[in-house]
Amino acid sequence: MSTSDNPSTALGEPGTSLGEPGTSLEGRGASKGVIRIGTRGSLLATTQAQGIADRLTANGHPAELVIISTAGDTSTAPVAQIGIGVFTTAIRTALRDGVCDAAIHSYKDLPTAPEADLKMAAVPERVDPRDALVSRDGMVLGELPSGSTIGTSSPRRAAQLRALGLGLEIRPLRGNLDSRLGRVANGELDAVVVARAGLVRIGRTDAVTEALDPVVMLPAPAQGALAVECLADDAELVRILAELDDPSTRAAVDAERAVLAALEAGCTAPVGAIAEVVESIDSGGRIFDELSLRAGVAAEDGSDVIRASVVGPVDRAVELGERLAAELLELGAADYVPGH
Ligand SMILES: NCc1[nH]cc(CCC(=O)O)c1CC(=O)O
Repeated sequence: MSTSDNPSTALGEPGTSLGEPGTSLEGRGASKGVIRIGTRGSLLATTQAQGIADRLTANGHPAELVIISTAGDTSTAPVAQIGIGVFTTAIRTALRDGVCDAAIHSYKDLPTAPEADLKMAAVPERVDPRDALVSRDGMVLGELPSGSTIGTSSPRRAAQLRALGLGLEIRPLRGNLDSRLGRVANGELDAVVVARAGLVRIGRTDAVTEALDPVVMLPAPAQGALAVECLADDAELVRILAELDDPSTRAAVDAERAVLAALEAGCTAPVGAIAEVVESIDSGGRIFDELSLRAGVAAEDGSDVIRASVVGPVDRAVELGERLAAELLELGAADYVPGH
């Protein structure tokens, strides 16, 4: 980042020292240089981060990417074994160490615990939150013969697939999106389930055999959404990044993650949730927005799925999520959430 390159002729003269109006934080682009955006280095991560950088640049705030390697990139162990924040902790550390100015995460990878020194400056409009089936012979889920192998290392996806009772064989699957698709293309697996949003972002929507309806497969809380963070005390950057915020997406994600937090479950728990802003109409014929939230918890062996839903005010997103989690717990959800 280049700092001010004002000629030094005025140095030492009264009233021209640093901190003079106009040389401080007025416009990071002008005074502090390019906004450095920390991101993982996968094709998916760099594509989505570049999209954010491009939008900031178009808004008059030049931005560039800084690639950060995370535990999830250096280890091939199942995510559930590496621990909490496998894809996000290293990026947050880079932010705190001043290696980057802002951080972009796939929102669903973020732990639910709040971080007081960090600000969720923007939640941009999200893409399709549904999971996608990618199958070898173009067969949709209901057509796959009993005994078909399906790759996923997500307990949430595995539990919901087992609950369908189709006799599908679940196989572990990790690695970047391309290598996951490759396992189907090379015949190793009959199908895989991945986030549709990831395929959309890397331009591989063509690979999707079926977008799984949430009635069949509840997506992970915050799936398909991005989290744009910076240091809470960087007021100027908070304001710049806020231009990218989509309030409807933020409300939906807040509600979904409130379910997860209230169940004291992490991103590897068999918990799904999806919220959307929907139009409603009151008795006087006035149209207004409401938040519709569905969530569920599945037994790992697929023997049971507990689901519930709620509709309420958009500005009560967290409360709605907490209420729905309480309902799920009343229905016995605690049995299926590890550590609960
Ligand atoms: N945990 C890995 C991860 N984090 C975000 C996405 C997909 C993109 C998104 O949901 O925003 C993926 C891959 C997947 O679930 O298939």
